[in-house]
Amino acid sequence: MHRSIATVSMSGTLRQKIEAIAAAGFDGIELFEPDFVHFSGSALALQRMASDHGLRIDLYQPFRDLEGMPTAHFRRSLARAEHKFALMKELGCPTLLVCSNTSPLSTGEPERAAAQLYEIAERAARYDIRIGYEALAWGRHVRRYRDAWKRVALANHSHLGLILDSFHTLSLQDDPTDIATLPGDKIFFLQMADAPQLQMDVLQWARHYRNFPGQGQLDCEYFFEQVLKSGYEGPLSLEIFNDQFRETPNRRTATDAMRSLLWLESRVRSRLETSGDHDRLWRQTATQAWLFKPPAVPVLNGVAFVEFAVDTAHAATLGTLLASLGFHLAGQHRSKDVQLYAQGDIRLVVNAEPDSFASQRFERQGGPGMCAIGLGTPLPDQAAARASALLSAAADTPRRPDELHIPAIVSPGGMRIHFVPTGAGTPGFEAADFDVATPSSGAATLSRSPRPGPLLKSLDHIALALPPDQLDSWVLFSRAVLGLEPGDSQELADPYGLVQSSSVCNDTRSVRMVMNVSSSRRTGVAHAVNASGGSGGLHHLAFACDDIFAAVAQLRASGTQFVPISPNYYEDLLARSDLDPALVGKMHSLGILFDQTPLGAFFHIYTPRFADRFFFEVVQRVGGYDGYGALNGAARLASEAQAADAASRDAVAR
Ligand SMILES: O=C(O)c1ccc(O)c(O)c1
Ligand SMILES: [Mg+2]
Repeated sequence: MHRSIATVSMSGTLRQKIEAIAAAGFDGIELFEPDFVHFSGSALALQRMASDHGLRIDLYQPFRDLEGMPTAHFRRSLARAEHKFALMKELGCPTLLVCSNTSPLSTGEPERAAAQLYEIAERAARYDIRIGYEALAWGRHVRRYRDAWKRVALANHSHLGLILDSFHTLSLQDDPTDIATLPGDKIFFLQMADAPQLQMDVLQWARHYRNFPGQGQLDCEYFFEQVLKSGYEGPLSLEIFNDQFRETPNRRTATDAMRSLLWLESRVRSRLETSGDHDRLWRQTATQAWLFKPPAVPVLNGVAFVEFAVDTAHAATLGTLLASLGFHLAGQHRSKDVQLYAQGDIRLVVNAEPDSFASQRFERQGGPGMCAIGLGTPLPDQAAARASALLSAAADTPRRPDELHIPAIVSPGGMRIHFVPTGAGTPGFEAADFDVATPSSGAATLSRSPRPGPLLKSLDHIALALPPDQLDSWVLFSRAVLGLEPGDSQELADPYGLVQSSSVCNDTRSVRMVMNVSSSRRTGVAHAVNASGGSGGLHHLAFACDDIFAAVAQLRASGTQFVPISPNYYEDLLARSDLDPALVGKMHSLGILFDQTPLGAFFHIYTPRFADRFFFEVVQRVGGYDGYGALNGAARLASEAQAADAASRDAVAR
């Protein structure tokens, strides 16, 4: 596949954009006209700069308000076009994008538009340049690809074809199915963009909120599949107008861009393979050879461990907190200052080893935080190979011969993800790396009292606090590299601003992640991001249990603190639900929060923040509840804010 990206999709000067695009392995660019108009060099210099970086200038765009115009206006546009054609020859650019007219002066008769498109194609042909006509979703008369195609077909000129842009079709909820019936060689260029589903003016939506395929909610796969079925063999390009991307360092954007295309190709490739269409396309166009095929999506069977980066002091205080939550010290690393805490299936690694990756993260974050996640999978090397194919850097560390081989990769923001071997006959990572203690051996003395069984059974979810410009990166990374799928997404109110909470999980729900972002600088999420040195980090860890009432009663009895919840919350809960008042009374006395959906119910409770950073949550899922109680986050945030406020008033009064 020839992979391309519009220069409008990235931040930086044109030279910086080209460098970043080339470094990510693209074959070409769409030159966005303002980028050239403001470029300090000549067309020839730009052509050389692009080719020195191994990039072709595939498209010059956009050319506006051409078709359906009164004759005098059209003549002026032709003169403007002649100028652009000469320029494009110097740029070595073969195709001009003409977008559908938005001018109130334009008229809608297809014949007039076709005649004018024919005429510009005739002029372009003298330069051996092709005209691609694109329907803008907010065009005055032409908004859909069928209407654009009608005019292209009527004009019937060898140098006139269609440009398709997934955003314009999918934003209007138009059906892409008929694209498959178009002649593929009359589609001159393909632009792909995804976007979150928003209820807003389509022009604003298009100019500010597009994102890369896999980051939004449009069905880009189906769209691309239809284009390939037409027999299209041209470039696969990204054209993303996004306010966030305009400020994000462009190397990161370019890597995300390439990851998005590779993932899109692989998804559509397997769709074509399963639908049986691939044989026909293979014979016609060898499309299969172009569509990227990474190693298979990893089967994930849970979070094998979460690793904290701490110093010696925090290793002790975190250990005490974990012990108060029912964890026992289950092992000491054979060669490093690293402890393993366990409860049920949960394994928490507390790493205070100097001169290690953990200590670097600790320094960078200026305090304790999460530095790694271990994901269990039967085929760790294959998972790591997929990650590498999809542009994640490997992070393998030197190990002693007796340490287990656990491949690791770098996630957005720098945290590591390890792929931990699981399955019959594979040693657990702890047996290989740790001198393992059992709860009944001496190491269990940390646990305050012997308990019949674990209070907390498994890790329910990992919640991250991310800077706003990392959410899209994380969503794409989770989907493409880890094979997770987007789930529940919510907006919740912090007393100091809004927080947007998105989630991803695997099909068995053994791996769940929540990603919180806030554009306010004063929310708890923003605080966590700042505390992590701006790169994002752990927001909280949630542990699942089978009986939250029993667990919380026991934990409270042994002195564990939880965030207090207002009595008004429980009165409101009684008023808005048909829950048994006795149950609500129990929740009230223990401080347990509640959420429900038609699928099931959710009980949960939060601890205060540890070292002013992350916190823990205890949850119980009932039935098929698949969310995260996000709206109750507001109860926690209000409670924390009021406690802080009260503390500062006390301090003043004293
Ligand atoms: O927003 C625009 O004007 C615009 C221009 C060119 C495109 O290809 C497009 O999709 C949108
Ligand atoms: Mg477009």
